[in-house]
Amino acid sequence: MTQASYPALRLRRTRASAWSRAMHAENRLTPSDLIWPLFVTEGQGVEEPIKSLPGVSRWSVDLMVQRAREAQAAGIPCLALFPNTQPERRSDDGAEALNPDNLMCTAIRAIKDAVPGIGILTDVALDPYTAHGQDGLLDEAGYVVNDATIDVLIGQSLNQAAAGADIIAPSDMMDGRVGAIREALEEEGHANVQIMAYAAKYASAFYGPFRDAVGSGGLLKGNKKSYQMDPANSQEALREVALDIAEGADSVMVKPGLPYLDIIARVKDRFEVPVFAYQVSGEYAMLEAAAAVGAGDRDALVLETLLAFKRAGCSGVLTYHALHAARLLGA
Ligand SMILES: NCC(=O)CCC(=O)O
Ligand SMILES: [Mg+2]
Repeated sequence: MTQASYPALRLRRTRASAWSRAMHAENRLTPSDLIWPLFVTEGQGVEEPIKSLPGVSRWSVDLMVQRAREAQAAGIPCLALFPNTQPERRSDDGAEALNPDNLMCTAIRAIKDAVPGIGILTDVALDPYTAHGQDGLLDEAGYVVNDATIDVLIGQSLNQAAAGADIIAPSDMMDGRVGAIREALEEEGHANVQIMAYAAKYASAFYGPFRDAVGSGGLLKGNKKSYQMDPANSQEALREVALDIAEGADSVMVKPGLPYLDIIARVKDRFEVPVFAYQVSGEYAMLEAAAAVGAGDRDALVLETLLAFKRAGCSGVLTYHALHAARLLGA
């Protein structure tokens, strides 16, 4: 097909009015694209602001239920929960992850009870529960051991599913954990519990505020490069995604978000599965810092970055801006 050329073809023609721009928009962001990560803490009526994440707080379970109601009213389909486990409940083996009355399970039950129509995604990894802040069990040399960690992750997943989790989201990056968790969920009667695999999770410098939020930042020695991916790699991300799909993941995640849009686009191009992005804490903090010094309009920055994920091929985005963005979109 030969294209007309200027002046018959003027691409500015369809951009000339708001109605026409709306009609020609190729991608759209809606509240149903947003998953809201929330941090749960112990106590009653407790709100703890997180310094490195301005505008984000940890909430006790009773207040978390109110957040769930607000999310539902704004059209957000799903919450992602993370616990701030008290230091005295942390241990080298992360056993608190298996406690049916831990903070996560208590929050899941309370939200499911009060707001049954909202989805709950739960993080599976041991870093919020270990005394050393790593995502798995360590050997004497301090290496995160793969297979023994998976045994604990299976228990953690079943614990969360029994409490009412709808989507199990393993973020640990152990090899083979998706298949092992899927098999255990089937055996224990949780056939409809989904798995969203953190399939391509990079060893990123953008996770700092999250570690403050779950209380593992000060504990973590070293780094997570022996299990999370090298930011230099993209071919390897496709292999990670292929494996997680083969093992039974219902959807896959790329994390962080904005610096890895190329990975999202490649994954979506290659595989016929829903792809989600995690716009992580450091990205949130970066946007807030820019807005705070007047380097950009906050609302516009938020909506533009979230729309970029849709353009790259995402079904949805985990973002700390979820409630704000959903309200902007609904307004
Ligand atoms: N497993 C969840 C995360 O590591 C979140 C990271 C972030 O928001 O920085
Ligand atoms: Mg993997």
